[in-house]
Amino acid sequence: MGLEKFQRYPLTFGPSPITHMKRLSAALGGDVEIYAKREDCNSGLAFGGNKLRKLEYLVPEAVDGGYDTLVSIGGIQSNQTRQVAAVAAHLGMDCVLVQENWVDYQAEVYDKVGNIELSRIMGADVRLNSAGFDIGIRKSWQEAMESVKAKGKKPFPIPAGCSEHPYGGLGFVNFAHEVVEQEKTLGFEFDYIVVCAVTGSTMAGMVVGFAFHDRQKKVIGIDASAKPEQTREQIFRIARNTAELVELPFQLTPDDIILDERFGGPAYGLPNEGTMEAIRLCGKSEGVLVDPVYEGKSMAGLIGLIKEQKIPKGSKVLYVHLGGAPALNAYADLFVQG
Ligand SMILES: Cc1ncc(COP(=O)(O)O)c(CNC2(C(=O)O)CC2)c1O
Repeated sequence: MGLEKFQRYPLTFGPSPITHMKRLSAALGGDVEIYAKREDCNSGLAFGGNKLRKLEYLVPEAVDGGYDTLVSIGGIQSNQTRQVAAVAAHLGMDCVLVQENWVDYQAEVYDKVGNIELSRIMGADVRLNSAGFDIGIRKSWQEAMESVKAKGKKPFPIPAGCSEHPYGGLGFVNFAHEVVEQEKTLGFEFDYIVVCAVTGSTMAGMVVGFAFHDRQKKVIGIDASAKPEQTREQIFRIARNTAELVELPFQLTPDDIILDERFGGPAYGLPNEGTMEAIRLCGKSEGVLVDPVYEGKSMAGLIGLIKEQKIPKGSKVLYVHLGGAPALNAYADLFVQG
């Protein structure tokens, strides 16, 4: 619904799989059945992830408009920038990435391994910048765009998380419709959908997509920015813009954005004790990897909501795994003990 007038450039394998997390469900008491929608396995491009689904709706303009350089931004261990680098390589375009100092985590390897290593291998021009965390439009990114123009090239602007791009929410509108189709095969509907939120367009797109089925309030966002008011505002603004693009037949309200702020601390990119417990439980019970920056926090949120029975007994919940495992290498020190 609503996406017909937008071009999509396939970057994923097609519908991402939904897997049943039986052992994790049992480990949490067996009263809630947990399933996972595997955006971490959604593409053959550099370990995939949620940004590829978003980039499917941004790439047509880059290709049709004769752009030659993708320019994006994120923290040093950004999954966004790694996925942009992969798409640039896939399309035969150049790539400039601004990697800001979003995380105060001390590790000698932090700016050498994981996502930033992969971006370098894929040929991106990786530019470290000392500016701190902020999900908005950044001066450093605008300067990178100007530097590409100064060389007579045509830069295509991709903001943090694709989120401030007008089409940043479309990929996850498509995601919601895909889930609804998969539910027909499963033979049931999920009672809740749990997803990580930072720059906001993933959750925003889902809220709009599920709103076509009157299920927008079934989407529970787990904030991982640790600046939840900025994230909440961005989710709602992107959802309203996206709803207009796809002609949702009614207005969303702030009450439609369900964002749990309790699991994002102590800061963006820094895990808390619950994050670490969630990473280990998910790894040991399912052989599924979640990371300290994003999915470890949404997994902790899922676990917390089940333990508190805010996700009631008897529920079927869809945990959305958006990727992020490559960053684990940068946090290796945290896993040497325990
Ligand atoms: C693995 C993973 N899970 C969830 C999210 C949050 O998605 P949104 O930014 O759309 O809210 C990211 C984002 N990552 C950003 C990045 O720079 O990688 C945009 C922040 C993510 O990478």
